[in-house]
Amino acid sequence: MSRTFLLVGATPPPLTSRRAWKALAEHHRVIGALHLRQLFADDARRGERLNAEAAGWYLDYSKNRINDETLRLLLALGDSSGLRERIDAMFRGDPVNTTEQRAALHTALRAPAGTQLRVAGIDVIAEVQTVLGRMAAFADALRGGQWLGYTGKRIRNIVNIGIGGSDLGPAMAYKALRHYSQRELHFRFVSNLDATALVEATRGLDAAETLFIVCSKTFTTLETLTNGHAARTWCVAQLGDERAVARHFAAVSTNAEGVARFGIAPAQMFGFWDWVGGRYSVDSAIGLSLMIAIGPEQFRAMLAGFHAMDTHFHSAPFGRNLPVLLGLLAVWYTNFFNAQTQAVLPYDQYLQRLPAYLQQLTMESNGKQVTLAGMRVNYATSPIVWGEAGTNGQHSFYQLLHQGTALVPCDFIGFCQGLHPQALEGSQSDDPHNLLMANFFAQTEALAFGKTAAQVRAEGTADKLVPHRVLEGNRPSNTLLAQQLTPGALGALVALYEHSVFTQGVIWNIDSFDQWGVELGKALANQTAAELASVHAPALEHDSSTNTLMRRYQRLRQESP
Ligand SMILES: O=P(O)(O)OC[C@H]1O[C@H](O)[C@H](O)[C@@H](O)[C@@H]1O
Repeated sequence: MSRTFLLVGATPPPLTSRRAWKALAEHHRVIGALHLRQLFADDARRGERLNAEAAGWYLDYSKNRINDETLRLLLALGDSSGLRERIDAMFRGDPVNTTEQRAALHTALRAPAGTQLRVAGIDVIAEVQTVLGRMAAFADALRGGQWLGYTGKRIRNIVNIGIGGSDLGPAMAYKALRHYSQRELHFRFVSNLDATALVEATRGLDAAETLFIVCSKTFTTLETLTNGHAARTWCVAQLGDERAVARHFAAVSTNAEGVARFGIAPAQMFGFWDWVGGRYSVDSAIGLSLMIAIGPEQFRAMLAGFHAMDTHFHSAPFGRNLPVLLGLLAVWYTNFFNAQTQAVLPYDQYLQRLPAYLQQLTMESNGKQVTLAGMRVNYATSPIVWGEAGTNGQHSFYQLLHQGTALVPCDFIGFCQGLHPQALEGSQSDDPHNLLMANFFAQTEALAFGKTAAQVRAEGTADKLVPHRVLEGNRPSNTLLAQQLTPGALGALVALYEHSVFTQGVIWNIDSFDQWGVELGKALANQTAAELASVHAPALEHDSSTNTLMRRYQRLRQESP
């Protein structure tokens, strides 16, 4: 496939008319009728065969409703989509984001110093390393107590203000790596436009000890600018001097002018580039608060984990390529089993925000309805991603996973070593991690194999209760296992999902790097905000529902509750 072919976003033959697609549809009729019990019974070594390993992560994909033929056909589908060429194009810095004519070069953010990569004549890696160096100096100064607030006090509180990719990445990764963080520093994350978020995050804080990091790629985002200005006012009111802003605010953005207009000096601005998508930005300067928490060395260890997975994705044969396998399996369930959702179930409390993070990564990337060439797709695209840290989910929604009517493919994510061998210091109980992981393994087994009516009866269950206690099984899952939750393991895990999402987007022939769908709501909100702020009741020209709701709102907000 020629480069021009890719740049103009021309497409391979329509997805559903390709040989591999048709063969998969045909094959689904056979495999869809088989039970995982059967697939395991037919191949005693299935669990030993259907796995792959990279960058410290072991993927067991044997509990999926596939056989060797399924894999062969899915890989053929990948080939027929030009997957290899598209991966190369992304790593090379081609404008794979065709609707915005931009590269998607997040892989450059974690490439080792000295790597050669020029885009439009610019040494991209050198620029990345320069910013990393500035971030490290700033982080070290804060961690070491050399960076002082306006009144000479040490900074003890860091408040990250940002939304979407400028919040979810740092907030998720900070929580994930809290074990490695400097505990004398306190971190808070403010994203929501609701004033409650900032009010609660700053409650009880001494402005003299507080640093705000305003994160926004565009520096035009309503939520972030509103919260940023409110924080600025709060800070100046407490410290009594506009000049305090210089010691209490930093910014992360691609928009130097916007940052300057806000009143943050270039010395406290950390830049990145338009080729970093918001949802792919946690390893850019957007991760500044994370770097302050865990230190530059651990941050670099996280980048090394990202890079290890990048290298694997770029070079490993597709049949052993973790992101490709995960991506192809997502396509298999979405398009051939009509699964509409996918659950992500990390068995680690520190990964509690991972499902929310993956929602943006997956759904903002692949929630698209037209192909690169602008044609309406005639197949389903992104699954709805949801989930919760184990074992909490087991006591709420797992009932549906086991016995509901929807097929929900699940990703189970776990670690061989917990970070807390004792629940509390001095406690004599067994390693609590074993109990957690016993549940982890038990759930994937129960989902796959279930419990037959004969087994239920053999337990002495009354006949009329038997149907209620049967678990059909045949519910697919992936198991992702690493030794321990380290910065490197987190980086590799995030990169795994980034590239799985890209793989899916390539198969669906959509632009995984734009997000036009969020624009209309923003534009309407601006118009509506002007109407709500108007003292005279303006003539409302929305639909009759919106008009009525707004009038009711206007009336009730003036009456005392
Ligand atoms: O970083 P910002 O420019 O403030 O953007 C924050 C977020 O808002 C937008 O609406 C996009 O949907 C997100 O992809 C982005 O991460």
